[in-house]
Amino acid sequence: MTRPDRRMALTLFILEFGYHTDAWRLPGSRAEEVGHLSLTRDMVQAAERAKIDAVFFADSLDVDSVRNGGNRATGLNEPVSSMGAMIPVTQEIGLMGTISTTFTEPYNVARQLAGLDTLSDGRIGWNIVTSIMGNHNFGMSKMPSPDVRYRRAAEFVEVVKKLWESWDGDAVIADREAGWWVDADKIRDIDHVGEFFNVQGALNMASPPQMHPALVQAGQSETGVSFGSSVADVVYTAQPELSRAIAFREDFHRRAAKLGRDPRLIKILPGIMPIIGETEAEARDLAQQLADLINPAQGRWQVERVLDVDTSDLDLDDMIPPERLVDHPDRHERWRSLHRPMAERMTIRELMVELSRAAGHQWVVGTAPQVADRMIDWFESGACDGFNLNPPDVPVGMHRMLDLLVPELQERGYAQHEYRGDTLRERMGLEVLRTPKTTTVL
Ligand SMILES: Cc1cc2nc3c(=O)[nH]c(=O)nc-3n(C[C@H](O)[C@H](O)[C@H](O)COP(=O)(O)O)c2cc1C
Repeated sequence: MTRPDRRMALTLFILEFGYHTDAWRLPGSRAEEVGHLSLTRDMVQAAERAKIDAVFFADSLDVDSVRNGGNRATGLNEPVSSMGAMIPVTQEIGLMGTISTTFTEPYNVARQLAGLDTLSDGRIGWNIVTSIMGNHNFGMSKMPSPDVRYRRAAEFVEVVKKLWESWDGDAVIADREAGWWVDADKIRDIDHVGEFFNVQGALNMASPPQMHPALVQAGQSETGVSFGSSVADVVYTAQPELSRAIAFREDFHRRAAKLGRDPRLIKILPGIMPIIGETEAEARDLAQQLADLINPAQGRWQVERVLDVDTSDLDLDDMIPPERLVDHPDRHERWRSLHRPMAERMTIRELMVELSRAAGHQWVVGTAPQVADRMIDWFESGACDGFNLNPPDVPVGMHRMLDLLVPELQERGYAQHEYRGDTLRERMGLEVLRTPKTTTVL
């Protein structure tokens, strides 16, 4: 068998409830521990044993899901504290966390990420989001428009990068004899004056080990992808179909190349939720078992929320009348390209199961070799550089992914057996901004 000449980048989405809606209702779930060290640590350590490149902590800044009828909360793994807690209990795995540019200030964020990157010896990534909700928790009567949010995000990242660069790499001299710990000539103010931020700088911390912690982004709209292609080292994306995933990656590469960036150093990682069984029949049974756990009120709520329609007068086996699926300029790209087309061919009950499985991401039911075949097909077709692995349920579904699927990919030469390199950027094959301490072969 010929070995592939490049390997997949793999990250694990830390979804402690499980990705499948209501998977937490399984008798063996660890729903009581969500957000607690015991569970987060077990998940991240399991990912490190499987040599996953990084774990990913998402975030939201509101409790709207619960307030509007959802049966559980989101945002229970606050990313900065979660990454911090994982540093001493892991050695090599990357730690990626979400921070919103809409509700924070660049000076604070530059410090938090520089601190984490320093404490972890260069293992940190930042998922840059502009948030779609949360305004009422930050003194704003409504959310800024997507255009304003992304303009602020672009300037935000520019300021943060300047702050990370405001200390030269050799500014700390610790010269005991002369009595200087730091060489002040190697620290510069940034004097940033812009549309959203005025920041004098410099940062009050040394430049982080990676200089820039890895930058992650998941915009799907024209504005979002345009921003992402200018900054992202790692790109998350919801791609349920192969041809669209190929087109997305080609378009992203074209945009990045136009900006003078090397697309080979950018990792585009669509999400995938594999429901894995020892046999195909067992996998199908597990998928059905998870579908049966969906709380019908919650499932309907999810359909109504994602599609933004009222279905209260409809039976679960009805289709949503097309005239209710009205497009308007505030619709998200995903609504237009993924969710509405789904609603045009599925009943409410089928939509409930579909959205519980993946909310726009790819899902696959099968044995580990079957799931690996699908992933390799996508990878070899140019649809992606790897995947963000969504565990259907925790802990069993997650362990099947890490302990059955990942070894299958390793055996076929598509997943790494060992970490190589000193920082997340080196280990993952991203742009390296400082001279590496050791040579990395990826
Ligand atoms: C895998 C993945 C993870 C995401 N994580 C977050 C998150 O943690 N917090 C958040 O506010 N948005 C998150 N998003 C949403 C994106 O940042 C983005 O807003 C969304 O894809 C819509 O694109 P747009 O902003 O260009 O309209 C995520 C998206 C994807 C695909």
